[in-house]
Amino acid sequence: MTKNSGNGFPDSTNLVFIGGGNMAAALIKGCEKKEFIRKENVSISVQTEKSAQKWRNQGYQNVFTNTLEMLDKYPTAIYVICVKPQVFEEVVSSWPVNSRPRFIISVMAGVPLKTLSAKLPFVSGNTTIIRLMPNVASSIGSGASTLCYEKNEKTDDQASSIEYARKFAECVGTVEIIPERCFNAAMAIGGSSPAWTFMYIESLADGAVAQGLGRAEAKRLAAQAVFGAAQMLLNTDSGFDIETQHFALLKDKVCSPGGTTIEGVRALEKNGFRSAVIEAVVAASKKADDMAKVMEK
Ligand SMILES: NC(=O)C1=CN([C@@H]2O[C@H](COP(=O)(O)OP(=O)(O)OC[C@H]3O[C@@H](n4cnc5c(N)ncnc54)[C@H](OP(=O)(O)O)[C@@H]3O)[C@@H](O)[C@H]2O)C=CC1
Ligand SMILES: O=C(O)[C@@H]1CCC=N1
Repeated sequence: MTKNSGNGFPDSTNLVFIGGGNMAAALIKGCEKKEFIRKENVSISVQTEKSAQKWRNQGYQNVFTNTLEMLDKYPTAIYVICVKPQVFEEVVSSWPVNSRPRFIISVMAGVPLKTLSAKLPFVSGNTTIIRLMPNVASSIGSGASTLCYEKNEKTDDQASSIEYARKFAECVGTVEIIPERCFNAAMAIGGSSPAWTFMYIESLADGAVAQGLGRAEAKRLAAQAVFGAAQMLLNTDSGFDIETQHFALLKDKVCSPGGTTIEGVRALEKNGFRSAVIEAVVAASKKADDMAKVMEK
């Protein structure tokens, strides 16, 4: 049995993507770039012929606009659910009862493991279901993903499925394996926060543009400043240890006594900056909790 690129599964293992939008594209392209998977073992179902054609133009031949037809063809593949949560019910209705996927990865926000098991009664039981929350930066290999699963004593090879999913996620960035009870909070900072960070960077640029700096220079400077700050937190060359040290250590290095930055800190605090960010994280996490409740019905 030949095995490819250390993913622990035979070369011929088929990876079936239900939904072929942004997240599926990020995952497929990242995994292919790392030679974790090969084009010929990838199948994708989409809704529109336009999307199907887009995939075919990129050399993917196993592209379907009928999910049932695809799952019928690959009943024992690894399934990756990449549709919007609102479409999941529709997808379930086109899931053949004889499918026995090797395991299932779902990237849908707000759809808990117990809902996935309940809605897919014929595949659960001894099929491992994994939730993976990638983010938009996965498209350039800089994603921050979270993964959770439920221990299933009935499944002999669960460890190899989890290991596969971890390596799969690592093709597009980092991955944290966490308990599901923290998954929505992690989704807020891993999955959603890039949108807020783009808003923050845009606001930085706006502030400088308001004072006459050119838009292009302002955008580049703002993005690089945020990138550099994040690198300092993650790269030990900065002398900072993210495991043990407080972020304020670095913040304080920038704030000269009587200087400019501390005036900005004062303005941010006066306008509820930290509170606004904390509320955004809690709101996104709560929305996922609410979505989960609706899905249960
Ligand atoms: N966007 C993000 O940053 C993140 C998203 N997620 C999660 O990823 C999932 C997908 O999001 P994203 O990739 O952004 O969404 P997209 O809208 O980009 O992609 C959704 C895909 O689903 C396809 N689709 C719709 N209905 C069906 C159907 N009935 N059968 C098969 N395919 C169908 C669409 O087809 P067509 O192309 O033809 O319209 C499209 O390819 C969501 O559940 C979201 O919660 C997770 C983390 C981050
Ligand atoms: O907004 C959403 O629901 C998805 C999940 C995380 C990022 N985008």
